[in-house]
Amino acid sequence: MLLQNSKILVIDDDEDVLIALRLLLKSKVKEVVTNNNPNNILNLMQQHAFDVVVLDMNFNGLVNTGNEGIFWLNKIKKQSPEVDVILITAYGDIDLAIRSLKEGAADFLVKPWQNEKILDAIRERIEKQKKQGPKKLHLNADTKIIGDSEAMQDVFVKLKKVAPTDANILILGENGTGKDLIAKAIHDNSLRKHKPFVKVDVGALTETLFESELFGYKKGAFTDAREDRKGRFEAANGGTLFLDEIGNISLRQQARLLTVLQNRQVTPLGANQSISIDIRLICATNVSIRDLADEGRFRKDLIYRINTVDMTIPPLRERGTDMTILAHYFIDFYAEKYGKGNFSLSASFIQKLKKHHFSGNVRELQYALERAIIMADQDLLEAEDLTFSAIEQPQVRATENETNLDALEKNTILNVIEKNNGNISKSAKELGITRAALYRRLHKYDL
Ligand SMILES: Nc1ncnc2c1ncn2[C@@H]1O[C@H](COP(=O)(O)OP(=O)(O)OP(=O)(O)O)[C@@H](O)[C@H]1O
Repeated sequence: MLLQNSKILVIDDDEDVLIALRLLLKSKVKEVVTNNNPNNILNLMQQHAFDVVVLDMNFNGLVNTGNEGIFWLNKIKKQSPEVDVILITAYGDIDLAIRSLKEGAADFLVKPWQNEKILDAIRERIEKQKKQGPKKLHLNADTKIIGDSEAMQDVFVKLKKVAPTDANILILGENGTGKDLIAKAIHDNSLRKHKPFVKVDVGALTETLFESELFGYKKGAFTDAREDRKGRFEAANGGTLFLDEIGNISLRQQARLLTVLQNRQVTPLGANQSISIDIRLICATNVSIRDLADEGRFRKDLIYRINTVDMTIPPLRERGTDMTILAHYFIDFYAEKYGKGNFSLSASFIQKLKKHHFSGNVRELQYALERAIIMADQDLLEAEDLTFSAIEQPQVRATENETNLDALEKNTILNVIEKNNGNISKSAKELGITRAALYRRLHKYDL
């Protein structure tokens, strides 16, 4: 990242300092926000995804020990460890400087500063961040897997360990948690990375398609077989075969798969010779390992074969601040894709994001933000810009305090909003109520 693409927050209780720094930085960086109250830091950080915070050490002139600066420094680093904090103080004190650096400050400047010095300090941090890359797993190729949470860091550690081995991997996790991304990342970081990565959604294949798709066929093997066709096992030879939705295949399909995996050979339909195959197998499913262990549903011997190592991808709700980081990532991504400017998030927008259940996990978040960017008329995203797809919502049943009529109304509203791509005005019109009445109902039903 370059200085002109960076976002900077300046916090100082001296309005003159804020004005001076705003004037200095305005033309040099992408966004500069100034504020005189440190209590606003954490909220502002959630709204803007700053790269650097320039923070005063002493507020209100009450205590000059620098403790307050260090207190806020710790809060910032706890919420967003990747953000660099540059501390400034009017009371140059080498002990304090050393202490703040030990506590995680990136740099330390003494007031009155020279403009060039503060610019150099910020530039240096931005360049360092660029070298370290964005907040994502550092992997080969262009796989971007965002995740700072402990739960995702555990996934990344495991991924780096297993990727270079040839072990068969079973990836578990709810819909939309990123299983596909992880499978691709394992391949991209394996010794097979220059060979094919072939994905098959086996859960969607009928009994007849299952065999022809996976094992291939010879011309004339069945009525529609007008020419020879390679199966996906053969196409993945030397590389990785990724079987998605493995938990949904029938017992018969499981038996066929097991034979191939045991013999490491496939016989295309209509062929009389088998072909040796050398693949690394990755499977994924949203069925829990407990349900998979039910022998009426899934063969134990097949589980053992596909599951040398299993990895569970946590749902979004267990990833703490990852949600905000992902939100900023998707907002920047779609703003660029749709040629829009920079967006900031209002407190109500963030609150609505945080309150939502996200049963569709990262995919649901991604689609909701893409919709918000497409529909937004202004740079500040407000709660009403955020609408959730009815597809991801569990069908609403009347709760204890709710009548069936309430549940019916709630479902109707969700369906109409979805149909109108989140457009509140159109939805209100279709429902035959005013915009304000629709907002009242959205609020009432916590939508
Ligand atoms: N950590 C992440 N960082 C960035 N993007 C992500 C992350 N996790 C998921 N995504 C994005 O969310 C979407 C859904 O991810 P993906 O298809 O990998 O999920 P999945 O678990 O395989 O879903 P399903 O269970 O429906 O097959 C994709 O567009 C993916 O790029």
